[in-house]
Amino acid sequence: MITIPIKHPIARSIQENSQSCVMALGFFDGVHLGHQKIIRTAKKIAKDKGLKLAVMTFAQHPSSVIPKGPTITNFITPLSEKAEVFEQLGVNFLYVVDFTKEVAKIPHQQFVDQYLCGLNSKHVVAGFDYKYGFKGKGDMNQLPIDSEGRFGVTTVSKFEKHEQKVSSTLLRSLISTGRVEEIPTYLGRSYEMTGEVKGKGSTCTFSFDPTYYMPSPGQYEVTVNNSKFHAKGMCEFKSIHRPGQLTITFFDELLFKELKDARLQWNNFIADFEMDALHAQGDLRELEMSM
Ligand SMILES: Cc1cc2nc3c(=O)[nH]c(=O)nc-3n(C[C@H](O)[C@H](O)[C@H](O)COP(=O)(O)O)c2cc1C
Ligand SMILES: Nc1ncnc2c1ncn2[C@@H]1O[C@H](COP(=O)(O)OP(=O)(O)OP(=O)(O)O)[C@@H](O)[C@H]1O
Repeated sequence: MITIPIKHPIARSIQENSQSCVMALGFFDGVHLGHQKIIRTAKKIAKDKGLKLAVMTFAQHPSSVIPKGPTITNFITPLSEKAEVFEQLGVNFLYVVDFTKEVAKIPHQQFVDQYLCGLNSKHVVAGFDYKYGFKGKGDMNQLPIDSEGRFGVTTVSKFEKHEQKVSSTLLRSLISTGRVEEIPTYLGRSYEMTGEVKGKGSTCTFSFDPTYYMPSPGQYEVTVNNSKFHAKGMCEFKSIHRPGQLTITFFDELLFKELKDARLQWNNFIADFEMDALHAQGDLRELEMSM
């Protein structure tokens, strides 16, 4: 897979070197089962038409530029992680647009002309709720109009589990409330972070990209593995913590000193000592009040 960063205004050289493709559109944080439906749909169309498969995403979440709702600055899959999953799904080109205030102001027709037709899109695939262009005025009803017959459009219907849309928002709410054991139902895999393990014996430090989306404070059962290693342990995540660092206590003594390209898998939430402590204080205070 080739990753092509794009800054607005899009360089003519990037447009001239682009290959005919099927383009899948979205931010794709997590590349969850709903996202995978988009990319698999686009991949099948690319195969049928003998075209390359491309994904267009953004370097920053649109919410960090568009002043509405919560600002998302931490991710289930930071860009490098997202790119790995795209590669596994058979994506040939990954366009990463720097989502600035200027990009947010691009009118929907201009976005189609410069970023879709400009990058040789012969077919565009997005989900039922995809929005594009200034004020999100472009949607999947507008896209065929804006295409002016220059590319085909496929709108993917909503992918649901337990009667709700599988979404990055849903995944964030599960992670932030410690319900990590429910993640595989919607993500198709456990919530994982890539990083490096250092230490000897049973207690080690796991260092990782601090932009990963963190779970609620508490004690978790985790698994750490890489191509040659696999071990289970406990990890206590505290609300006051050093960004990008966790302490893991493995169930067995380990002989290695350092493990690169390690993957930390969040398996189960065990206990929330901070909240338990809070509850305990609360119970104590109630007891004192009642005396
Ligand atoms: C080039 C471009 C410009 C955009 N500009 C805006 C915008 O000005 N306001 C907006 O709400 N969404 C805009 N969007 C759509 C956002 O990417 C996002 O889909 C939208 O904010 C809805 O977010 P949601 O998926 O959380 O509903 C733009 C998208 C693109 C590709
Ligand atoms: N459950 C789903 N079913 C079908 N399409 C989806 C689903 N979730 C996202 N998509 C599509 O995938 C692409 C990526 O969308 P986006 O990155 O906004 O995902 P999201 O899960 O909706 O994120 P968020 O919850 O943060 O809004 C878009 O084309 C969107 O329409």
